[in-house]
Amino acid sequence: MGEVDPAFIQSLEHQPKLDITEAEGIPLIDLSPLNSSDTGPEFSNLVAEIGNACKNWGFFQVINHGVPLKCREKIELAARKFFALSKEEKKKVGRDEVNPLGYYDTEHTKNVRDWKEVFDVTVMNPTIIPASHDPEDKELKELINQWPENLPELREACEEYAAEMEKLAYKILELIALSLGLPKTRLNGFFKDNTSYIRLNHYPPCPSPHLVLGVGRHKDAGALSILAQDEVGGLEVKRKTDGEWILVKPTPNAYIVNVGDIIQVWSNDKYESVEHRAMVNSEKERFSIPFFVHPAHYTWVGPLEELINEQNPAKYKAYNLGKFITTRKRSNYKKLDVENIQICHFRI
Ligand SMILES: O=C(O)CCC(=O)C(=O)O
Ligand SMILES: [Fe+2]
Repeated sequence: MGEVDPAFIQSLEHQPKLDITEAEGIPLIDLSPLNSSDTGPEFSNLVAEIGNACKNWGFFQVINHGVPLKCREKIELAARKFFALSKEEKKKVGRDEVNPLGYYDTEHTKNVRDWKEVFDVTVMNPTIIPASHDPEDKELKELINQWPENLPELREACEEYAAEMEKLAYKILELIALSLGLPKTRLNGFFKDNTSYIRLNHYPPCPSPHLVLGVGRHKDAGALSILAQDEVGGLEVKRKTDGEWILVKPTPNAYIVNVGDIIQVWSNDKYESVEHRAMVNSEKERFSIPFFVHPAHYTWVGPLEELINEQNPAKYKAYNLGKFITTRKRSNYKKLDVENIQICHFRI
């Protein structure tokens, strides 16, 4: 990626400001109370902190999360090695219309091309999803991960990382359930046949960082996202109070967690999925690794029964997750003229 192709250029109102002003950041939450009893005051404070962060920001960072640093370093190193391979090698594990997993560098967010290349790996192998976006078509298909022949450590690193991310995801889902006044394990069952995946993101340096974005503004479609960003930084979160873009400063060995669209719907809008984007810069390449926590494809996503009543009626009709995701994925291969499917299309 040298010259900036017009396909990457953001419209004026969405171009990033590179002179960032210091601002209050997203909450930093210490998860160490999880190692002691869940009846003490420290534990209830933690639940309250999680609830406030979800309500006020939709984003927070966690420390003392229990994920071994070695495991993170291993996948970060493997990701660097993978993206350093030749385009030809990477394209051997490239995704296509049949298999959406693996490598690609042509993602469009909101119809503008992202300045990045990615590698997607699902946790379950195979992962089951609908064969098409057509609601009448009941056929399913199996997604199989693709692995580069000459980099065996990538597979090992991803599989170990996925296992650690799943453990962390359950801890956070349990805290979120408690913060909504639900039983601790209320959400766990949705993830038995999960469609969760790891994405390795590589943002090469860009000659015109003020015109493009590594990832354009978007909300994550899953339940939760758990992100490891490197020391370069570039993630920006849209602050709920005033709509300003706030840079999330890298904190060593912390994970950035955000509520996705599914938790917004489950919570009937109590916790909103917040827009975010990633900037690039002219000198340094940047790597990030999101883990997208997604329920089983057959899940009907609607407001949780316990959270709705006459005073607070359901704000969404339930939608089928598999069909939602396959409809959305369609637009990632090419620039479509239609607006991407969104949870607001299911609003009552
Ligand atoms: O790289 C980042 O900081 C954000 C990535 C992201 O938001 C995504 O891949 O959905
Ligand atoms: Fe995202």
